[in-house]
Amino acid sequence: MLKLNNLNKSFINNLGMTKNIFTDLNFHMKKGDFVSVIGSNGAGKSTLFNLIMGNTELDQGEVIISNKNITNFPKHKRNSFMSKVYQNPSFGTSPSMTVFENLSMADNKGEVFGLTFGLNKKRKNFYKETLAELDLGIEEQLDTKVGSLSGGQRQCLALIMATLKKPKLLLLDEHTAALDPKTSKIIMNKTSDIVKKEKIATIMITHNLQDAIDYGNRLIMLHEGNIILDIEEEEKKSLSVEKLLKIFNEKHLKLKDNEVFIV
Ligand SMILES: Nc1ncnc2c1ncn2[C@@H]1O[C@H](COP(=O)(O)OP(=O)(O)OP(=O)(O)O)[C@@H](O)[C@H]1O
Repeated sequence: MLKLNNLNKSFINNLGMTKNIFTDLNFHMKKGDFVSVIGSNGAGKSTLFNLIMGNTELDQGEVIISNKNITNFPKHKRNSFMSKVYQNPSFGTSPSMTVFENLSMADNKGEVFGLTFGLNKKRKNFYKETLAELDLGIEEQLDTKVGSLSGGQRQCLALIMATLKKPKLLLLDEHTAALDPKTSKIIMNKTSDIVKKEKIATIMITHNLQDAIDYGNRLIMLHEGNIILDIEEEEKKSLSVEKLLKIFNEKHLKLKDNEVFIV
């Protein structure tokens, strides 16, 4: 479904020196795969998302989605078949618009619409039912401006909006990191339900090792631009946080004394 072939990317740092982030990185995933990505700070996780989304230009390599080579597609063209949910609940929704307007906008993604931006009255009941499942009371606030919702409510809305049009690829960038544990769990469970039901290929960056183990069918660990661990299905289910940290250390990585693996 997604194939990243021989990705190469380097940046010039502020001292004018070249820093290689990825050297011939290969990564393939199937439709419906839900992959958790963990790794220390600076491992290249955000850069990976930026390369997939077209925010950052590749030096070399190919990005293939559903057998289509999108390597040279501009960002706006990629947006029609991939969505991202950000760590910051302020991204991904429009605060000055109501919940209903935001959902209608997401429903109209990729379509031409007029001045009323196609307020989707027929879908109002569907929106209400979908929001009610979250049990956060957003279904009663369809006419409320999104800017006055809580961070958790906004993030739930961002997730629903990102998946409303069933993207081919869903990118979750620490999307529960800014939330309290209860709301985080609600969003993680909802994420898992949507991904399973709609069979959306999903990559989730997280620093929460327990979430990385509990959710999804595959887990990869990125370190200094390399995939140093790739665990699936049954093997993944048998993991624990302790085991994961042990595996990380057993890889004999050249960690400096003061470098800590961020959980
Ligand atoms: N635009 C850029 N210009 C120069 N260097 C960059 C740029 N973007 C990223 N980098 C460098 O690339 C490396 C990987 O960064 P990246 O943000 O992808 O790591 P990360 O795994 O997402 O880290 P974190 O967990 O801290 O978010 C870092 O050394 C970073 O400084």
